[in-house]
Amino acid sequence: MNKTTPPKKTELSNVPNELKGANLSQILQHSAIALNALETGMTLTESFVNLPKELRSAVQSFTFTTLRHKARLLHVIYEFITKEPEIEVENLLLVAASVLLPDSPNKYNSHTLVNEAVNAATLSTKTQYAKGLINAVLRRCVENPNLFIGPVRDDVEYFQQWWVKRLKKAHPKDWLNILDTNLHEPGFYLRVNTTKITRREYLDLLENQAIETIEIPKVYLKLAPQAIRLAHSIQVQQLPGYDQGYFSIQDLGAQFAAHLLPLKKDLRVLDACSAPGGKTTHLLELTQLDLTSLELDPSRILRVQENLSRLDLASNVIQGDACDLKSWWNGQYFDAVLADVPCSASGIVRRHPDILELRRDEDFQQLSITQKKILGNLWEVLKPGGFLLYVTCSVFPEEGENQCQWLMRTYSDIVRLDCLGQLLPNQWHDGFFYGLFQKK
Ligand SMILES: C[S@@+](CC[C@H](N)C(=O)[O-])C[C@H]1O[C@@H](n2cnc3c(N)ncnc32)[C@H](O)[C@@H]1O
Repeated sequence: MNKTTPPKKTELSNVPNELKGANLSQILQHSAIALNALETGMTLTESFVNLPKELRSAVQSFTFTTLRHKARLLHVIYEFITKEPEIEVENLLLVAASVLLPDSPNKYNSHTLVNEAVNAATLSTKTQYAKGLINAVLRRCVENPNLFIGPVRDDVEYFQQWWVKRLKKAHPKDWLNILDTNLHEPGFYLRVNTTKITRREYLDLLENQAIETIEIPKVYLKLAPQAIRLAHSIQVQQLPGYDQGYFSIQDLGAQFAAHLLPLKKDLRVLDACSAPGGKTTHLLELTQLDLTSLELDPSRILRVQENLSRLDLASNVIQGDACDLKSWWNGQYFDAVLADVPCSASGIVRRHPDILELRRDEDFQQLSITQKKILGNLWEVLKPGGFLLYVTCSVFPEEGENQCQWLMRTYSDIVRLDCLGQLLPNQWHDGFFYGLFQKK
């Protein structure tokens, strides 16, 4: 460390403004605590709610980076550990080591990092005893930067084995690409609300504020003509027209949905699994509809209502269970149904990197049963001639193609139409499945 640098002060050049003042040991400690909480089934989002506001974005950045690169980080730290430590110590080591990744967004001087990680260890009785280990392992990590670089193939044994096994089985050619894609931050996309402003006008607003965008390939823009990709993530309130409802945040692949369902003005449409309302609001931005937005989880219904209200759109939002028609259906048929069913979310792992920690291999059986129940029920509420779009953000055929084939086997009044099918996550969009059907 430079002699003029005061001891124990973090280097904050790459840290958001609101963080200046928060010290690295606190960030490391809270990040490790959030990772520990995953063991109890608590999501990162739930953990962040309890954090002091000034720590939130840093802890998010540290935990997301750590989980995206967890296999590599485990690989590195276990080069220097002979006996597996307690989970609290392992997590503190992982978040601290994540700073040493070549493309970590969190840049700190390595001397400061080691000191502050040791300080973080002293803040809890669960890690205090391992100060020496943390110091020694991180020093070895600093001395061996090459360990942080290498193909994802080298880390395969450090990923969750159920995940690797499933990916290999489902995508024998692409499974390594999927692992690799999930190491990177996803694209940051806006969807322009064209009831208020054109895409061109919104691009001009961004340009006036020197907010950089990335050109989207034509092939994708055709499928999602309201999409804009920003070069860097930014807080939504800092973008022009958030409160006026000029845009929503939505992945490029999710923006395909509303364009795939053939719709006309005033049709009676059901969005069967609607929260937080990304696709409900997109449908309404494109066509004036008599839309019902169904959602099982009462706490998530509020999100749908907030989004509708910010974007100046209207839908009949109801709480109910798509598995149980009696709980909400009044017997009136729908011209079109969007079934964006609950799934493993295996196509959006890089966007929510805690998914792999929380998901269990055993969950797939129950998800598959629920998806079939929802699909079967939704087929019942569709008018003859009506369309059903089946959507998941999964990369597994059990949740996509196999469910479509089950639907085809189960009903005779059904035609399968051309649709996108399985989309694997890539540098442009997350992983989705799209299947389209018409009732004879
Ligand atoms: C993949 S998300 C939907 C995302 C939404 N379509 C969007 O674009 O913003 C699935 C949603 O389905 C809801 N859900 C799960 N089971 C359901 C059920 N049986 N009936 C209705 N909604 C359900 C979940 O609470 C969750 O909000």
